[in-house]
Amino acid sequence: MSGAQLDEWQRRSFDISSGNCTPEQKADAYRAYVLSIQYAWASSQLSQAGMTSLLGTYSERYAAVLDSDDPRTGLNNYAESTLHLARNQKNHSDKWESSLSMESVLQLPSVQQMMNAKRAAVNFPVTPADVNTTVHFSGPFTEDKPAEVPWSKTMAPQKPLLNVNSSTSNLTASFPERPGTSGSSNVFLQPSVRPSSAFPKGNPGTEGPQNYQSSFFPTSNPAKRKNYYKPDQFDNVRGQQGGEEGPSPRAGSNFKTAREQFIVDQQKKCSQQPRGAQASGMTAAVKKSLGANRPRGTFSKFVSPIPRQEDEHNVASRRDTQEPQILDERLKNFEPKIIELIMSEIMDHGPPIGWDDIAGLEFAKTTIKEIVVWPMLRPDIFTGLRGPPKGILLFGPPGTGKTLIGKCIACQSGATFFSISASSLTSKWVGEGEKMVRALFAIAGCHQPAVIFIDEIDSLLSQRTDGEHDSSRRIKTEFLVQLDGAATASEDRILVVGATNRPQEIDEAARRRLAKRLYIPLPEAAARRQIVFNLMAREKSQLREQELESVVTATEGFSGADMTQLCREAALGPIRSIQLSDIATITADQVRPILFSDFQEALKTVRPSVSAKDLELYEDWNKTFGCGR
Ligand SMILES: Nc1ncnc2c1ncn2[C@@H]1O[C@H](COP(=O)(O)OP(=O)(O)OP(=O)(O)O)[C@@H](O)[C@H]1O
Ligand SMILES: [Mg+2]
Repeated sequence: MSGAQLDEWQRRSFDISSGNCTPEQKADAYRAYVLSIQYAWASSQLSQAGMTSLLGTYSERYAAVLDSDDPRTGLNNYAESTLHLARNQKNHSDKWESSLSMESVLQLPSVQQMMNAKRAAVNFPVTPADVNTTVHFSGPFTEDKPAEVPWSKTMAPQKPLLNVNSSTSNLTASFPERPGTSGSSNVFLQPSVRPSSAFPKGNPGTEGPQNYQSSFFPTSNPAKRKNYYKPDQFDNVRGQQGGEEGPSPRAGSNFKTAREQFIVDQQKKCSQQPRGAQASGMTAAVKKSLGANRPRGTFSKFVSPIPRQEDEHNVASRRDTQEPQILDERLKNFEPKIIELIMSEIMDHGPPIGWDDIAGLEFAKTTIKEIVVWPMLRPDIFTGLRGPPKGILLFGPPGTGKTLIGKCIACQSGATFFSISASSLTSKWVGEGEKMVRALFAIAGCHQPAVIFIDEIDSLLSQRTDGEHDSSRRIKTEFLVQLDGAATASEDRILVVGATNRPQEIDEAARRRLAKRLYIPLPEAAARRQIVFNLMAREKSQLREQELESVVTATEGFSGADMTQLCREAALGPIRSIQLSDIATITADQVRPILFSDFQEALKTVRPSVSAKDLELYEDWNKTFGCGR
């Protein structure tokens, strides 16, 4: 080898071994090696044996780079070549020729029939776009002046040259130029040639043949298409669109775009409505769709996806008239759907609960009876200063009976009871949450006396912070306004009862409005005894007085819910003592009663859920803000 060749060889070796070159560079280098080796052998610079050995080595390396599918080291030539094969695939179907030619189409009896009919017709005044479905061609249209291409040219029984357009995958039929015709006549031909029954009827006018042609060529140019619409068609539709120029369904065409269909539907709807409602008919339809099927395009009006206020009022008032059950004037501004939601989902219909079902909590029970039950019974006495507060807050550790008290009020007060969780008042729709709150108080006002029980009220009325979401702040504000009675009359008998186990999180403004704040503490010994006694009375049990006392002593610091859990656990004792083989056959009478030993076992697994530290927090808050003695 000459010095120059060696230099070159060295340079490439260095490049490849440097590890910096891309797979393409590597492949290039190896290919160059292979060529150099062949060249060197051909010019007798290399022996046959040397050439064979070198060629073997570098051909292998070259192939390795080409075929490796790791993008860092190879070119994945396998995939490339597969794709290449796929692109140039040839198979038997290549020999297949479509029988769908212009000749065969023209021979179709239905086409013949139509052509004869058209020939017979005189003065055929159909504009080009009006007849575009006779033989349905679709897809991009490449004809510049469709109306000017003579029928004889396009319909002439000549064999079209079919090209596959790679970008659109449409078949392009090119017709050879005929003497005396001008312009190119390339059309995109969709194979679905269908003799249409919707061939434009009647209207004798211009020479048939020329207009036949136009029926095959709907233009894709919207500016051109506009000119094809008859000016007097669909004037009313345009009128409804506020002068906006909309597309018109073409006469004789079965095909309608989605938008055209929408306009026609609207027309039908409006014609069914009384005249006055026509204007709102359109807006209501747009509103209902929330923009999903609004007219699109540069010139179409913007339609907000958020329902507009006046639209809602229109809909609401219209529905109000349709739905006779909403009779109260105060509810006329609310959407029936919201009213329905509050009426059906929020009104509570639970199992009956009496005051005796709530163990202990004597002070809270007496206070609630004073505030809720008596004023409901004797509204004439509880007036003026004796008037009941508008809000009560039941606070205390979890599982102490706050929700239970709410349910008891529902059953015992005789008032309409709305049990609502804060989450149902908060809505993902902007403005819906406030509306829900307003509607709730309005409906409660219509069903007086009413109690609105809001469990976990802290999530609704927690401290207002700078970082909080705007909508939750507005819901809170609306709630405070309603609670304050600013939006309700002073003689309204609506009581809001809130329950929370996180009283410290409640906003101070809300705290003031929930004037009666009642601490619902952990049950005392007597209350715990009563809970166990009440629950055991419903079961088969053998618990002596002394044993019951032991259970009560052992459950210091348990909440009512913990006590219930303990009893449930103990009640499983007799079942656990049954042999597994007997469980399928044993009768209910044969199950042994619940014993003290079951409680002892249960006490090993059931622990108090409220810590002493948490308890301190409640006690402190009660001392600061509570209304207990
Ligand atoms: N004083 C009680 N008398 C009888 N049962 C009670 C008492 N307190 C709690 N319970 C039992 O505990 C269960 C849970 O009580 P409840 O749901 O009222 O607790 P809560 O105070 O609302 O708790 P949270 O703050 O976690 O919501 C009740 O279904 C009831 O079985
Ligand atoms: Mg609760």
